[in-house]
Amino acid sequence: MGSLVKEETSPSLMTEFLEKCGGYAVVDGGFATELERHGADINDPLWSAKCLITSPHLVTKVHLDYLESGANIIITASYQATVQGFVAKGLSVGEAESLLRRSVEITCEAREIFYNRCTKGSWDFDHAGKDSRRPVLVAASVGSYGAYLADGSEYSGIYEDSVSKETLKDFHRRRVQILTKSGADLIAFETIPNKLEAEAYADLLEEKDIDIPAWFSFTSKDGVTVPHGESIIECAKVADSCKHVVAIGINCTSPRYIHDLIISLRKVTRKPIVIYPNSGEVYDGLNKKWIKSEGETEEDFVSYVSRWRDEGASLFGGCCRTTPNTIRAIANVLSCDSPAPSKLKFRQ
Ligand SMILES: C[S+](C)CC[C@H](N)C(=O)O
Ligand SMILES: N[C@@H](CCS)C(=O)O
Ligand SMILES: [Zn+2]
Repeated sequence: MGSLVKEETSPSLMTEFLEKCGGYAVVDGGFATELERHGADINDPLWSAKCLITSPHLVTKVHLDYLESGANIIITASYQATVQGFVAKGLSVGEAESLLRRSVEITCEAREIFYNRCTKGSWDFDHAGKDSRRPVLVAASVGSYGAYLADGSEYSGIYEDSVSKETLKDFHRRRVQILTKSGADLIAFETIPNKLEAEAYADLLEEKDIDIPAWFSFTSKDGVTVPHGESIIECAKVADSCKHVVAIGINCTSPRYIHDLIISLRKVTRKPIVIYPNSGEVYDGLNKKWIKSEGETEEDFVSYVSRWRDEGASLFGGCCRTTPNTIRAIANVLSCDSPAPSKLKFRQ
């Protein structure tokens, strides 16, 4: 373990949560693509956030489907929900801010519905009480500035060359302030394609009116760097140095790169590692379509999970084009094959 690895003084929200879950946790799967599979038209600059306006019932349904499949962490539909994006659609700033809050409320409501379904009439629940319920966290999604650009820029990160860190902080600040006070358990900064945006998020998390744990999850197209070109190691160091960051990981990346990325992350952090790859297909950002590649099948994807766990990851789910079936299969792998506590790779 390198000298950059810091000792944490107290257990974080995530290490405590992982302990409650038995050492690992299941994250949900692709959200936008699941809305699409159920018939939503998300060919829109707001992408999945469009459904917060047009079909909130479908947002609830997808959350419930992932909970029924075994998810311990459900991620809100706010990936591409920004004040700027909603205002561009003709909404007022107040309406835009309400929709951001609503994205979290819907997710918390889904958790309550799920708990009520599980416990209704259950003798066990009456005797064991709330502690016997499956632990579930609500993570408020924040997509990158590239997501707002709505052209697949989160897979290039190239805008780093034309925007400053201060511009990125100004862009994200209001949304993060709102999500901080929304009732979410943490923020999931997702699909981060460059180091500058990670630095902007880390700075925001130090601001006095932003007080919430977060995970930073990067994307990669080669298993070594983020799309803009910085090494995953450099990016992970930014996340590791931020005391509010409770997990570091990789999402919306082909499963074939995950092994090498976990090895790199483990060189610079002992924080929990979160892994939620996509199906291995490639996104055409101009036409908003997924192109079939020689990607992994769902079965191959799931067969990697216990190896990734042995390499040091502890939270597993799926990103774009994965489904509740993927998540059910991951939950099954982990429940059949749980690690001895001594093998847990994160600092308690
Ligand atoms: C993670 S990508 C598939 C999200 C969608 C993209 N920002 C777009 O609007 O096309
Ligand atoms: N949480 C988002 C990530 C997109 S890359 C989703 O699943 O739609
Ligand atoms: Zn994705």
